[in-house]
Amino acid sequence: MITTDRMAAVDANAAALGVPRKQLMESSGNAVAREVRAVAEPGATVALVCGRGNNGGDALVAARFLGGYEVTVHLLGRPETIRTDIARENWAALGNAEIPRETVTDSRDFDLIDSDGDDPDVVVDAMLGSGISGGLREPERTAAAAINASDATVIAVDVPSGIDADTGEPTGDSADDTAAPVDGDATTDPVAVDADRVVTFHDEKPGLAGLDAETTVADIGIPTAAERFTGPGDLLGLDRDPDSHKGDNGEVLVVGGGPYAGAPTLAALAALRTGADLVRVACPESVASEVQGFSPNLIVRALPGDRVGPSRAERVASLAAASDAVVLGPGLGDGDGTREFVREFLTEFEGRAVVDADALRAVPEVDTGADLVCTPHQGELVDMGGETAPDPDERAELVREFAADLGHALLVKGAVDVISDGDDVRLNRTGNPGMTVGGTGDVLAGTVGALAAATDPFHAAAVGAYAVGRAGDAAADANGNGLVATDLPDRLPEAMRNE
Ligand SMILES: NC(=O)C1=CN([C@@H]2O[C@H](COP(=O)(O)OP(=O)(O)OC[C@H]3O[C@@H](n4cnc5c(N)ncnc54)[C@H](O)[C@@H]3O)[C@@H](O)[C@H]2O)[C@H](O)CC1
Ligand SMILES: [K+]
Repeated sequence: MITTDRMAAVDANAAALGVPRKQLMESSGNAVAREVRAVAEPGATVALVCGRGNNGGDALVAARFLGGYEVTVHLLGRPETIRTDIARENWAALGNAEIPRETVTDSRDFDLIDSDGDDPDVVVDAMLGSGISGGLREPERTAAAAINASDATVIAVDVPSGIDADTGEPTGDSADDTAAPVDGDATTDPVAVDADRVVTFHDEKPGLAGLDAETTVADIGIPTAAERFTGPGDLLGLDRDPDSHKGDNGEVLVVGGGPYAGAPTLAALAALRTGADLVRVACPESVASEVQGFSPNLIVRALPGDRVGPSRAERVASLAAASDAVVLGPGLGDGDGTREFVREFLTEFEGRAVVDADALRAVPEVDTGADLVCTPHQGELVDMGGETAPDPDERAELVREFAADLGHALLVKGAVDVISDGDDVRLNRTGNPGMTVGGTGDVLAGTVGALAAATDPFHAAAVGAYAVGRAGDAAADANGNGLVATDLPDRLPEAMRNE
């Protein structure tokens, strides 16, 4: 089962692996044509009703695979307004191949009936797929009414036009659709195409099972690696709302420092460069001015003493309550009561936190209502009670099982990072051996912290690993194995661009 957003991510990851969308469209169109062949003999009349996006493009390809059928392609709108290059190229190919095609610019001209006054045997609904927003507009609305009124067998491409593939519900809200029923009566205003069959791609969609239509899932050649490995597609959907205000895009609290001042600072700077609006650092007063001295962009909250001990749990809890995500551990050390502090804090905390470094060992020891991402390297994983293995697939399964046991997401760092929430697993291949230098883990924790303020912990961990590895690869291009952790934060914005 795959959601529309995840499908878009996987699609972009496939392109990055060298399988571009036009190639996928060719497979999609082929699969649609196979479905037509399954319901009608050669010689049958087939009307392909195409929108101007890639859903329409799939049917433009299908028309080429339907030699022996009486095919008519109806494009809803002017060819110049076809929205993607790949769909436009397939439209042009039909013209060159003299496959009958017509354009519908006025909904009143839309007609499925042939010159003998007959309905086609098959209608392919390729008006709108995963790119739909809101209820059907014209001319799609009139076309949907005509499709629903015809006697043809209706095959929907990907999802019936007008239906949300994630929910199975019509995309229009009932207010502007006057709650019209989805049926074959042309006199009612249609909210969606009423399909007999659906050919969807790559995997089941959550909203299709509840429809009264037979669904086929076509393998369109998206490699498993596009789902298994992080890629640029994982960066999609993180755009911020243009109307957002200060604080809407994440307030992060970094809790660390004591024996070290650099580690919490690196985490905090990385969180800012990942896009958090406000980053506070709660650290012992012994290092507070040093941390502040590194950057005026940081808000430093000094805690009495030179270590964060259990007596600070209450103060940190109140700072954490005002934050969207906490990064717990960088530079905290493992003595003088810090472990007790972590245990006390996590026992009460119910928000989101990234737990790193010395704070990790406490996680299996506490019963917490918090939603955590733990970021151990393999040694720390073993210290937490987890297991590792040389074979990446075996390691991935061990990480998944341990995440399920813990009830928290894990990001286990290595040459290939393994990320799991106990259910899904992702592997991350970005990064390089130059990143074994001290401090890169702090950068990762801060990055994941900022992302966890905006998206779910598993996704935050996967994107964080990908982006920091990419920033590290750019830093290695510039500095080779002489790269240092401070090279990374400023490279994060570029690393997070989805291209
Ligand atoms: N890996 C894959 O997922 C593949 C999917 N394919 C097919 O591509 C479509 C999605 O294509 P996309 O271009 O993103 O969107 P649509 O064709 O669904 O819509 C495009 C267009 O329609 C306009 N629009 C939006 N809402 C409405 C509305 N309510 N009424 C009228 N018009 C509307 C808007 O302008 C959009 O830009 C997917 O479903 C698959 O069929 C690939 O071919 C193969 C890989
Ligand atoms: K469709």
